[in-house]
Order: sequence, then structure tokens, then C-alpha cells
Amino acid sequence: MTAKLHAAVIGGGAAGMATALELARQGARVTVIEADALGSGSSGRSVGVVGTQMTDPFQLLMRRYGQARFREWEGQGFRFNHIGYLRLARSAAQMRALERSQQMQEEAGFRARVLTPDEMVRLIPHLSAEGLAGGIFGPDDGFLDPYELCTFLGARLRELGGEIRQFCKVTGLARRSGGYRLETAKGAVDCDVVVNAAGAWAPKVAAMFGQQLHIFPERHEAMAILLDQPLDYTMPMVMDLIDGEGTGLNFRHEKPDELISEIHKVSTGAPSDPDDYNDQCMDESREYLAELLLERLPDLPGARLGRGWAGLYPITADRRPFAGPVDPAEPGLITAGGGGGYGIQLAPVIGIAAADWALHGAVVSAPGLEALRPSPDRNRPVGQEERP
Ligand SMILES: NCCCC(=O)O
Repeated sequence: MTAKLHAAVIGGGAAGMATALELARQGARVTVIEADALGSGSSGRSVGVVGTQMTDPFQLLMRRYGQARFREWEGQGFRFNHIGYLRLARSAAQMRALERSQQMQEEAGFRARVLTPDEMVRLIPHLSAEGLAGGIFGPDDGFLDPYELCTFLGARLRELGGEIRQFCKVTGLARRSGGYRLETAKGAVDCDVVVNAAGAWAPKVAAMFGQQLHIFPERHEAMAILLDQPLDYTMPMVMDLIDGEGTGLNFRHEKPDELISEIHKVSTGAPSDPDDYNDQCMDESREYLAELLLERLPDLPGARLGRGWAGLYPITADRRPFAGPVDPAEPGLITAGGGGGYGIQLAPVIGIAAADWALHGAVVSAPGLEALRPSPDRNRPVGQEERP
């Protein structure tokens, strides 16, 4: 009998936990090492949206794999709120892109429908369609609680014999014959492969291994919108952004009398230090968000901004996640992360590809995902480009 491969996953956010579960499902022995609590980094600060209203075929391919996992987890009792997702378009060219998206989604087995401005207002009576050419709506999309996702994956991992060490920082490492020794605050962990799923901290972890990893931590804020009374319809996720064009404003129902809103516009202003950044909302952001909301939802009764918070989008140069080895000469050191503002919905895909690399040295179970390897042309400094 051969001993099980032992994988250490550094980081207990969505990408780390999804990778850990994929590894365990494929028979590996898994130890997750999390410096804080599960979901305490960017994952727990995400608005938790999962959708397929994308115009880029590769983005849709990733979601085909990801949605299959979400449906499977939902079948095992995980809570997923199917409130729908509406992406807004402002021009005829964008409407053509959405029509192509509808067709690609149909081929992928997803339900989606291009809507006229009147149809959007019927769906969302408080929406102002001023300046809009239409949109695309997917009724099966929705949101989940990212913290719940991390703990759910943790429970599944434990069922498969995996171990989770929380509040356990990696303090050092050594390469040893055929593997690694990780020094942690709670003792050493000897393993065959290491998955760096440390989110915004992943470049720091990579540096401990002498590797340079270009994941740019960009600060983003989200806020609650409190309502005097519940709306008599469900506010789906509404997103004003197509291929980098639009304000990035998005909002969705959270509770009957509460929406959540943020601006998903990647601009790579200045990187934030994950150990030292302002995790609250700034006054000027509240003003800007209120301005955008008043334009798009001008008559929402009694609406006012409530609590706010900030988190970090871990962004890569081409805005696609990393899953695979940075250095082909060191195949036992796998990166899993860089989901940008899409980290929750891309976590299952990152997990599938990263686990394949760790166990098979290649992507074997999900054709197309080999493109996620952080190859030198992808693992490069993040510039000022603006993409979705
Ligand atoms: N940053 C949250 C938005 C994600 C999405 O639209 O899919």
C-alpha cells in the first residue's frame, strides 16, 4: 500500500477550502493552515455573488465548472439564494455582446434572457432605465454567504479526514527530500506538496519560498442600504459593468428590508497592505455610492446607507485567477488564488485546477483550465489596465 500524498493548504478562504476539498476527494491527506479563522480574509468580506452573465467565453467556461460544484454543494444542504442576476447595457454594441452571451449560456445549459428597458423595469419597479439599452437576466444566479461557504467546505473536508488548523501562522519553511516542512505557530507540518491559497497574503507566502508572485491587493468597499419596509419583490443582483465599461455599481437584496451595494470597478490605484489597511468605508465613498444609487434607484422608499466595510480584491495582471505552479521546476508548490472581485464564484474552479496540478502535475479533469497556470506571461506586475 502506498502512503497518501500529504498536501498542506495555506489559507482557509474560499479558494483554499475549495482546493482542500478537491484534494481530499481525490484521496489526498490534507492539512489546511489558516493564520486566523476560516473565511476571515477577503472571502468573508465579499458580497458573495455567483453568476454566469459573462460575455467572455473563458469566463463562462470557468463558471460551467464552478456552477456544477455549487449545485452539488446545494444538494448537500448548502444555502444558495437564487435571486437572479441582471447585467445592464448602455449601447447597441453592448446589447450585441449580451445576445452572444445568451447564446453561449444556452449552449452551456444556463438560463439567461436579454431584456428591453421596459422588461427590466417590470422586473425591478424602482429601477431607472435612463441611459440604458437593455440588459441580460439569469434567474438561477444569486448569492451565498461566503463565511458559510468556507465553514461548509471545512465540514465536508473533515468528513473526508482532512485537518484544519486555525489561528496558526506559517512562520518558516524548509525544502526537504521530496517535499516540505512548514514551521507553524502550532508545530511543524511535513508534506509532499504546498498550496499557496493565502489570498492577499499570497505574495508574502510565495516570497518565503523565494518566489515572486504578482497578486495585487486592491481595496474595495461595500455598504448596506436600509429600507423603511420590505420591497414587495426581490431585488436581483444588478450590475452596471460590461467588459470594463460602466460605473461598476452593483446592488442586491440581502434581507427583506436591506440591500447590499458595492462598486466593482478594478482600477489598481495603490496596493493595500493586507495587515494594515482601512477596513471601514470612507465618507467620500459613501457620497459617491449614494450618488450612483440615486441615479439608478431614484425612488427607493426610505432608503439610507447603513453599515459599510472594506476588503481586498486579489487582482492579477490579466484579471484571471492563478491555479498551478509558478515555477515548473518546483511542481510541488502550487498557487491557488487571484480571483479578483470574483473570488467566491471562482473558488471551485481554482480548487479543481489547483488540486489537479498538486496530484497529477497537470490539469486532467477540466479541459481549458490549464490556462490558469501562473506562467511567466501571466505572473507579471499588475499595471493600470482596466478590465472587468
Ligand atoms: N464583486 C462582486 C461582483 C461579482 C460579480 O458580478 O459576479
